[in-house]
Amino acid sequence: MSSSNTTSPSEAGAPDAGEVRSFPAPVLRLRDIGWTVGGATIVDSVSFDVREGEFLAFIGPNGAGKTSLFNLVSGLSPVSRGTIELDGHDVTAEAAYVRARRGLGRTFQTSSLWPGMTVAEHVGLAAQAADGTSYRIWRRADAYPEQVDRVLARTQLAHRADTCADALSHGEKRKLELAVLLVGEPRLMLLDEPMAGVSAEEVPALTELIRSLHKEEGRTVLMVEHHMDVLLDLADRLAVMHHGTLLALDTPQAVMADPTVQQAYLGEEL
Ligand SMILES: Nc1ncnc2c1ncn2[C@@H]1O[C@H](COP(=O)(O)OP(=O)(O)OP(=O)(O)O)[C@@H](O)[C@H]1O
Repeated sequence: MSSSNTTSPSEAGAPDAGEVRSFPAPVLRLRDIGWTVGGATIVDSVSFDVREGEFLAFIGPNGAGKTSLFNLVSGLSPVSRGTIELDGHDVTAEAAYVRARRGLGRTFQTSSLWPGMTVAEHVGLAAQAADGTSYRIWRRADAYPEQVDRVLARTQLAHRADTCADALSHGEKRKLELAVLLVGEPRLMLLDEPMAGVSAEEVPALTELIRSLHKEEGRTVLMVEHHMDVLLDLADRLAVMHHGTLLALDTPQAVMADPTVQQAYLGEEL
């Protein structure tokens, strides 16, 4: 990933006074992003940069526009205005699959698994799709055993390789969605509520997996999540969405102390 450009310290964060630091170019840059559908503005004038290796978490009340923003960034919905850059390339008009080839991967809030397909078959199919040979009918989805083994070991699902998705626990289903995502080796991962539906006992293991994908493998992560304890544990910065706008974007501690943010939740526990 290119890191030849630099972002000024005042833009990028809060280094100590007088400290000379260079920052990598933003992996992702949003400028004045908006999405209007059926006359309703769902996402309104959102701008921010994400640096390589950063973990940026999104919170906000239901319907605030978090998933819609992820749809715009990943290319599932076209923006109504504004620009999106990935690694310095303007991808605003690019389709989702082109952004995926540039290293952007995402998971969805609701399960995207096939109930009757095994864990290994899911990953094999993802490997086939990532290989770009899915149109070759002689190249079978079980033709990627090493890739499947590697990804299943990485997501602690090797012992469930032959289990159908509908027999998995919620936590295992979320891990399988991450496994499918990891086949494409995304450098920028958009995770939409990866803890949704997961039992309290399974949250710590899933949290550790996401932490290692970020910390050990250096992937940049954007994550929507309602589990505040998980976010405070993982996030470098916290973004608050409210009525489609970016209400706050700062360190988790600063955001939690922000009276405007407190008011937006109107007494809801953050
Ligand atoms: N395709 C669409 N057409 C019209 N309205 C939409 C569409 N997609 C989303 N919306 C509306 O946009 C608003 C924001 O939805 P979105 O799913 O982005 O919110 P969210 O912050 O992710 O909420 P949650 O935390 O509940 O998942 C909601 O009022 C939703 O009904």
